[in-house]
Amino acid sequence: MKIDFGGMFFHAPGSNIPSEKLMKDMSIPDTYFVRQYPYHFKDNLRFSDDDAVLESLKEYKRLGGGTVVEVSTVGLQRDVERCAKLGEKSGLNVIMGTGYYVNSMQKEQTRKFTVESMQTFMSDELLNGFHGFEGKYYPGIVGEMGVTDPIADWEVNHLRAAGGLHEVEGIKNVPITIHPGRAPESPFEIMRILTEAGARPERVIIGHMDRTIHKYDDLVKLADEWKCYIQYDLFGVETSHYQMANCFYPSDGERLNRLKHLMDNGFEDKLLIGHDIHTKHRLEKYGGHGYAHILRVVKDDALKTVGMSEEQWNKLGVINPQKILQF
Ligand SMILES: CCC(=O)NCCS(=O)(=O)O
Repeated sequence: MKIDFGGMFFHAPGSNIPSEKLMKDMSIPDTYFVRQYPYHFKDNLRFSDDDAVLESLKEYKRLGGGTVVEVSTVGLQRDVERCAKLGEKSGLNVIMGTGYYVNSMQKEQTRKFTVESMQTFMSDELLNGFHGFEGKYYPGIVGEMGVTDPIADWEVNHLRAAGGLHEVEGIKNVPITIHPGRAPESPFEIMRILTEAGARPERVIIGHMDRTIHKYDDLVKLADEWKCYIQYDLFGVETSHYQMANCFYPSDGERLNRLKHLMDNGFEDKLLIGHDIHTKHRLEKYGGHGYAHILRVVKDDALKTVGMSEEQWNKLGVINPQKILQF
């Protein structure tokens, strides 16, 4: 598999990525570098191989999967019709989101949107259907709302717009899912901004917890202080090196340890898990874990190694998603 060495996509703080010349000179297969530095290769970020996606979705369905939540928002080239077609072909429910991704991925025009205009855009899509698909396809979640560190002024505004949706008739309980900044303080800052704007904290999901809060006491503090959902959604990414910040990705085993710690502290009803599949290298065709990895591998470890009960596992995979996704 030859990878386009077309240069950096994301600014990767602190990654000591070898030079492209050095990579080309090495006889090491591309897959090694893609696994360690997935955001360094534009081809890996062109999530356009629908055959590979469909193959993976069908495997997820075969192993018992029922629903996929697809949270590409404005700034992430969301494609409503493509997702609808993949849902039809795979036999899976697909829930898509309305909202806005991180500041750095937005057009200059979008960065000029006001709180009011962004709230109107999202409430209009939720109540009337996706723009361009009115009456046909409707969002089932707000987000992922993208936030960076330090938080951009425009991101504060889009969070305020999202929080205000919980005061709009008909969507007062819509779930709001967050892509937080990578600092441990980010989820706490986001919850303050959202709730000050009217959000119901128990209807908020803090995603990507895998790479955000690593101290067990801080995990419990977030869950206890804010009663939000905590989501480990990077299962299957098993590299310690994390290209986007100076911290380690936890292994799947450590993700389970953190989930079990939160369960042992009384938060088993507020936990969610997933795969966040947004690069080619996460798909089986390209050597990745795919959409079925949690069902295929992680479930056994959760029950046999970490000691979750079947009831606790069922909450992670069925009950908790059902509760947060119904509104
Ligand atoms: C594009 C999807 C996304 O933002 N995923 C999160 C990646 S990371 O911030 O957890 O590295």
